[in-house]
Amino acid sequence: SRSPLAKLLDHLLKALEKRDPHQFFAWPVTDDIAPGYSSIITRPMDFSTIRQKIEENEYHLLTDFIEDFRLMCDNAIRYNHHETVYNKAARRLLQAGMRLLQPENLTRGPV
Ligand SMILES: NC(=O)c1ccc2nc(N)sc2c1
Repeated sequence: SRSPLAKLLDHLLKALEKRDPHQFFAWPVTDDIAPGYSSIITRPMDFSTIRQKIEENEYHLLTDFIEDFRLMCDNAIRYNHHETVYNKAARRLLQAGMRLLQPENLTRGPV
C-alpha cells in the first residue's frame, strides 16, 4: 500500500477480516445465495470491495473506511433475520470492529 492512510487501512482491514472466520463478509452477496438481496440492499459492501477501494485510493479519510465497514455489517443485520448465523456474525463483527476503530485504540496501538 502506498500512502500512509492506505497502510493504516490495510492493517485495519486485516484485523477486521480476522473477526470474520467463516468469510461471510469476504465477497459480494449474490442473489443466488441470498434471494432478493439486490432488491433489499441498495448499497452492498464486502471486504473484497473495501480492499479494492483501498488499493484504488478511494478512501480519503479514516471515517470513509469506517462508514463502509459499518454499512457492510448493517446490510447483513437488515437482510438476515435476527436468529440467523449471518445476522449474529454481523452484530459480533460490528461490535469487534467498533472496539478496534475507536480513537482510544487507534492512537495507543493494540491493547
Ligand atoms: N453477508 C451476508 O449477508 C450473507 C453472507 C452469506 C450468506 N449465505 C447465505 N446462504 S445468506 C448469506 C448472507
